Parts: sequence; structure tokens; C-alpha cells
Amino acid sequence: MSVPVRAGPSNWRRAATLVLAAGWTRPVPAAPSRPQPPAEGFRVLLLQRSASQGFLPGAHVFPGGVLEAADSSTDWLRLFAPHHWPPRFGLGPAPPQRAAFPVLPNVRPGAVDEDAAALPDDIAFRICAIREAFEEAGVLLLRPRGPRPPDQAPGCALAPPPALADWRARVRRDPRHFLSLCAELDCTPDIWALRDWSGWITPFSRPGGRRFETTFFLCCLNEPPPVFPDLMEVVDCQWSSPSEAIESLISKEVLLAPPQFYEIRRLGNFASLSDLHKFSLDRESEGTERWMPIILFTADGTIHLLPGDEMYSEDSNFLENCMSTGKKTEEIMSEGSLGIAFPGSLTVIEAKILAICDSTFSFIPISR
Ligand SMILES: Nc1ncnc2c1ncn2[C@@H]1O[C@H](COP(=O)(O)O)[C@@H](OP(=O)(O)O)[C@H]1O
Ligand SMILES: CCC(=O)SCCNC(=O)CCNC(=O)[C@H](O)C(C)(C)COP(=O)(O)O
Ligand SMILES: [Mg+2]
Repeated sequence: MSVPVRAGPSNWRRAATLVLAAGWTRPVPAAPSRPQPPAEGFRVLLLQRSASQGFLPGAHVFPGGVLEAADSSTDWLRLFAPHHWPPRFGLGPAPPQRAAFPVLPNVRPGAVDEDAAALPDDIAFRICAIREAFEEAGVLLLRPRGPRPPDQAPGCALAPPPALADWRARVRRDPRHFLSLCAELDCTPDIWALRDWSGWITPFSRPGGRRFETTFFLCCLNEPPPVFPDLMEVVDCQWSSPSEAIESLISKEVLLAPPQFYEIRRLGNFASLSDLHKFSLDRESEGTERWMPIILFTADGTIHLLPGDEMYSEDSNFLENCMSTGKKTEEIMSEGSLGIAFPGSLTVIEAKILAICDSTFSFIPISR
């Protein structure tokens, strides 16, 4: 095993993304390719990125993007007052910080002026995810200003505002306008509907490659809201059950990057929206895991290793480097060195099907 590339430190972008899961009770139209309704009873929103995007062009992702200074602005305090205030804004106790590999350098260029007063990250990243869902998909996760409702049932999105296109253009031009939109509607971002879910750090792939430190939230909605792709950053959308999304990946109808693939596989463990919702509430006190895949270049392909894989190494060297091997992907897989001995992992057959994608994926347990 060698470590071929030495690179300068990456330029980290802090980002947030939102897994929107909606109960699905509508009759599914019979289509020859998909005769069966999904077993899961819920679907997740996937947005197709424009082919002209600099990062993951054409891929299907959850709504999300980079944290803007406006998301952390203390101007939000006036809107949340008098019902909610720092540090938790009614979110409940802060989840424990889990010791995590890797520790990123504490350099956060561009995102937030560290000298200025700012909202706590837990709030700012939620506002970011909600703003991005509005910008990219026209989905408005707001709730009327006022005390938090006592129950924690799945939420619902607000109807899109009249002049959606104007507001969206304004917010895209200047993210501070998202606060103006909320004020005009006498609402706040529904930060309480978002559950901490996971975190993903873009692996090192090449010097100067784009790297994100992305916080993933889950939001369960009783019903799928209408979606209006912005037709710029995002060109298409679909509500897919986890099994439909994986089928589409295997048949190459969609391209999913490892974090989206892994999270969708994991969502496939839940039979209903209420199971998923209950799970997301129950686990909140445990804190989330934040993972960085390590890219392993084989003689004929690429493998993304994940924590738990036999070859995964918690060595900070791999923060800015890949692994490489002279062996072929098939050989590595047949050696079982990707953690396929773990119970609940993808079967070798599924793994081989997935290997026809440009990258293969890690085969650690996709468990709850
Ligand atoms: N009309 C368009 N077509 C393609 N990409 C667009 C676009 N308008 C904005 N984008 C890109 O979408 C990204 C914004 O993503 P987000 O707001 O979700 O963080 C930016 O990418 P860059 O980061 O490459 O500039 C931006 O350039
Ligand atoms: C080299 C191959 C890869 O990088 S695979 C991993 C790609 N994904 C991530 O790094 C983290 C998850 N990313 C996302 O959810 C989104 O891509 C995003 C929200 C960071 C996108 O941000 P954008 O500003 O481009 O909309
Ligand atoms: Mg985006």
C-alpha cells in the first residue's frame, strides 16, 4: 500500500444538506418498469444537479449547499424572539460531541466572520439547510412565529409564496433576503423539524479538489410538498423510496455519490415514515457520526473506504492523501478486505453489481 500524493491543505467549505422524507399514501401509477409500490411507505427528495456544476455534475443529491454568513447572522434573533433565544432556541439539550476522525484544521475561510457575533452552529446550519431547500427546490420549511408546538409529529411545508420566482431570485442574489422572506410571512425557519442525522467530509481525491464538511439533517413530512426545481443549479427532481433510488443507481438512471448512496441504503431499514421519525427522535441524545471516506485507487478503479472497513485507517495522513494499490478492484473485493464479513453488509453479489458504477462503495453494515 502506498501513499502517492502529497498536497497542500484543503480549502474546507462548511455545508448543510437536508434529507426530506415524506409519507407516501398516494396511489402509485402502474408503470411497466416499476409495477410494485415501494415497500417503505415513504419517499425521499432527490434533486439532479445541473451538468454544468463544478462539483458532482449531474448527480442526484439531497437539497443543500454552503453555509452563508447570513445563516449565522444575529439579525435572526429578532425574528425568533420572544419565544426562542440562544443558545438552543428550544431545540432541547445539545447532543454530545462524539470523538471523531478526522479532526479538521480550524480554518473556515469565507463562511462566517469569526470575530462577529454569530448564531450557534446548530441553528445556523439548520437555517442554511432550510434556505437551500427553498432556493433549489422551492420547498419552504417555515412555521408561524410563536411557541413551539408540544408534540414532535412529522412536519409539513408551507405553501410556496406568491411570487416564488422573485423571492427565490432575491435570496439567491443575497442570502440575507431569506430573513426578509420569513419576516414578511411572519414565520421562522422550522429549525425544530430538522433532526441531526450525520456528517460527511469529502475525501481527498486530488490537490485543489473541492472539499465539504457537510452536516446532514433529516426532516420527516407527513406529505410530499410540491417541488419546483430552480432549473439552474438543479435541473430535475424525484421522490424515490430508498429501494427505488438504489434500483435507479444500479440501472444507471441516477448517479449517487457515496454519502447519498449510504444514507439512502440506511433509510431502507425503515418500513414506514413513523418508524423513521421515531428513530430520529430517539437517537438524538446520542449525537451523530461524521465520516470521511478514504479513496483507494486500485489498478482498474476506485473504492471509497468507510470507517469499519478492514482497510480503513484513522491516520491523519489520509486527510490530504489517497491510498493506492496495484491490485484490481475485484481482487480486493474477493479478499474480503472491505469488511464484507460484517453482518448486514451488502451481499457480494450486490457489491459486484455496484462495482459497475464508476466507483465502488464500501461494504460495511448499512445498519441503524
Ligand atoms: N445557473 C447555474 N447553473 C449551474 N450552476 C449554478 C447555477 N447557478 C448557481 N450555480 C452553482 O451552484 C452552486 C451553489 O450551490 P449552493 O448554493 O447549493 O452552495 C455554486 O457552485 P460553485 O460552488 O461551484 O460556485 C454556483 O456556481
Ligand atoms: C471525489 C468524490 C466525492 O467527493 S464523493 C463525496 C461527495 N459528497 C460530499 O462531499 C458531502 C456531501 N455533499 C453534499 O451533500 C453536496 O454535494 C453539497 C451540499 C456539499 C453540495 O454543495 P453545493 O454548494 O455544490 O450545492
Ligand atoms: Mg446546492
